[in-house]
This record gives sequence, C-alpha cells and structure tokens, in this order.
Amino acid sequence: MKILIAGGAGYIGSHLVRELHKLGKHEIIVLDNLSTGHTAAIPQAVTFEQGDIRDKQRLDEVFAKHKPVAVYHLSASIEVAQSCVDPLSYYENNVSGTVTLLQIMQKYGSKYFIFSSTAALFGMPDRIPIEADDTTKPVNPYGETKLAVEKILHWCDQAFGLKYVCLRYFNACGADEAGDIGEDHTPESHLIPLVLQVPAGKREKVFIFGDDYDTEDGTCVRDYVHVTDLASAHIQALDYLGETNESNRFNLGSGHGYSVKQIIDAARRVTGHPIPAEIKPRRAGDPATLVASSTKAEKVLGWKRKYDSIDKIVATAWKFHQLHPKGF
Ligand SMILES: NC(=O)c1ccc[n+]([C@@H]2O[C@H](COP(=O)([O-])OP(=O)(O)OC[C@H]3O[C@@H](n4cnc5c(N)ncnc54)[C@H](O)[C@@H]3O)[C@@H](O)[C@H]2O)c1
Ligand SMILES: O=c1ccn([C@@H]2O[C@H](COP(=O)(O)OP(=O)(O)O[C@H]3O[C@H](CO)[C@H](O)[C@H](O)[C@H]3O)[C@@H](O)[C@H]2O)c(=O)[nH]1
Repeated sequence: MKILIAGGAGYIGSHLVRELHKLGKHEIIVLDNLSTGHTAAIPQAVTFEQGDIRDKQRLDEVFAKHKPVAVYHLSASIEVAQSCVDPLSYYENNVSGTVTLLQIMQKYGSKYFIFSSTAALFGMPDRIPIEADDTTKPVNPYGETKLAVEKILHWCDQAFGLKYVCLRYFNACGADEAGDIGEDHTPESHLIPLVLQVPAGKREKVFIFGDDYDTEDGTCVRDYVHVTDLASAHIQALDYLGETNESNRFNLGSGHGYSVKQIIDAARRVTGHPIPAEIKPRRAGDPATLVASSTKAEKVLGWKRKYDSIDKIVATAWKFHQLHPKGF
C-alpha cells in the first residue's frame, strides 16, 4: 500500500517511519515542512517531499505523483502552553491545515486516515484512568483543535466514506532503542528532554510548574508512553482499517501515572546526576492528572506495550541525548 506520513520527520513520525520501513510491507512517502522535523531522522531510502499541509497546490502535486491510499497525519503545532498564547496559529495549522489535507485526500480518493489526537481532549477528566469513550472537554486551544478535527472526521466518514482512526496519545516519550533517533525540539518544552538537559550540562536545573495541584505530591501527573509503542499502535490501526473498514478512536497510554517529581527522580536514578529542581508557578492550560486506560486499544487493535518501566523509558531518551549532544 502507498502510505503518506504527514509530519514523518518529527519526533513521533520518525519513529513510525522507522518501524514501517523495517516492516517493509508498504511504500512510504514522508511529507513535512521541516518546521520542527529533521530529514536526518528518516531513513535515506524513504521518499521525502518537503511541503506544508496548508499549501493546497503543493499537496495536489504530491498526491498526483504518489496517490497514497492511506495517510498518517502527525503534522501539527503541539505545545499546550503556546496554544494558550497564540490560539489562532494553532487553529490555522491544526484545523485549517487538516481540512486542506482532507480536501486533497477526497479529491484523490485516499481511503484511510490515521490521526494524531491527544489526551488534551479530556480537559479535567471525570475519572482516572480515562476510557477512550469518556467525555471530551478540552481546557486549552491545542486540545480544542484536535477535538475539532475528530468531529470533522466523523462528518467526512458520513459524507464520503473516509475511514479513520483517532489515536489519542498521552505523553509521548523515550527514543528508539538504538539511540539514533529521538526527541529534538528547539526550543524544547517537554518534561523528560528538559530534565535530561541538566545531566547533559545544557541547563543548571529544571523547573517544576506548580506543586499545589490536587495530586499526591502536588505536581502534575501524566501518563508517559514510549514512542516505539506508539508506532506499533499506528501500524495496528492501519491493519484494523483494512480488516474492518470501520472508523474508531483509541487512547494510548502506559497504564501508569507519574508526577513531575517522580519523573525527575527517575532521571536522577538513570543518569546518576542530582538534577536540581525549582518550583515555579503553574503553567497555563495544565490539567492536574491525565492517565489513560488503553483497554480498548489492547482489545480491539491487539496493542501490546513493550515498555512498562519509567526508568527504562527514560534510559532510552538518555541514550539518544548522549549519542546526539547537539541534536540531529
Ligand atoms: N509529543 C506528544 O507527547 C504528543 C502527545 C499527543 C499528541 N501528539 C501529536 O502527535 C503529533 C506529532 O507530535 P510530535 O511530538 O512528533 O511533534 P513534532 O513537532 O516533533 O512533529 C510534528 C512534525 O510535523 C511537521 N509539521 C508541522 N506543521 C506542519 C505543516 N503545516 N505542514 C507540514 N508539516 C508540518 C513538523 O515539521 C514536524 O516534523 C502531533 O500531531 C501532536 O499534536 C503529540
Ligand atoms: O520544564 C517543565 C516542563 C513541563 N513540566 C510539567 O510536566 C508535565 C508534562 O508537560 P509536557 O510539556 O512534557 O507535556 P504536556 O502534558 O503539556 O503535553 C504533551 O502531552 C499532551 C497529551 O497529554 C499533548 O498532546 C502535547 O502535544 C504534548 O506536548 C506538565 O504538567 C508540565 O507542567 C514541568 O513541570 N516543567
């Protein structure tokens, strides 16, 4: 099958590209505007098309050339706090851009769409762990843009039979075990890579955004799921669409919640560095606790995680940082 991976040069996308490439079953085309992605993160044998999902003419060229049957859509603006400061750019990239991509898919008759959705859909959840069919009520513009796309997809299925899977990732983390690809954002906003910048000698300490949340130690609790496990769920989601021709949505988490303080402790154990930490005020848009139930993905997709230990997950990220002290 010909598969287009929009955002395939990014952190999660490059891990998906690597796993699909290893599988050797499909023809892969990566489309990316390289705003945050890296060509060095994708194998040389994979076709790369530079382009922006908001650029209809460029998408038309790429789809006319490759005619992909399936599209993985990971290209988005991804920072919760930034989305609270600049919501319109989030709507422009994540909603308008996705609409343009879907219009081109409709024009060329692409059948399957696998969408990178998020835990941020659930806002302040009614219960923990969060089931895939629980109420969605985002508390930040980033989550709103992802929910808007999930709703758009429902109507695309009704209107012209586009079959889709929404994968709501919780906090993606870690790196491919070989250590040659990993998370490299500039500036970095995610907790684990920021914490690892301390033992890497790039910053003196890490900031903890709020210790007055209603959690055991007062810091936010998140569900950190390994990026290679996310990649395997994507591959199973495409198999699922091929087998059932039915749209669906799944939560993807690790089954555990860790507080910011617990993550810093894990990084201290893995790196042997004391990693000083300082409490700062809360960051805009942060819910206290987000932990997934991935039962639906396990039952329906047959998804099995390879990584269950937070220390092992942090160790894979640390290996990437040690092998790539300057990033890609
Ligand atoms: N990182 C997480 O913890 C997390 C959690 C839940 C959901 N997600 C979602 O997963 C997806 C991938 O996230 P990531 O962490 O790999 O981010 P990333 O920034 O590393 O990857 C995004 C990729 O998309 C590209 N891109 C962005 N806008 C584009 C556009 N308009 N046209 C073409 N390419 C564009 C970037 O260059 C980059 O390569 C995003 O949709 C994000 O919202 C991420
Ligand atoms: O220097 C830091 C960075 C983060 N945090 C805290 O650590 C937690 C995790 O923050 P991240 O920025 O690593 O991740 P988010 O939970 O904000 O968001 C990530 O996961 C979400 C899903 O849960 C989204 O999809 C989003 O794209 C992705 O960035 C938050 O409580 C945050 O306040 C700190 O205390 N200090």
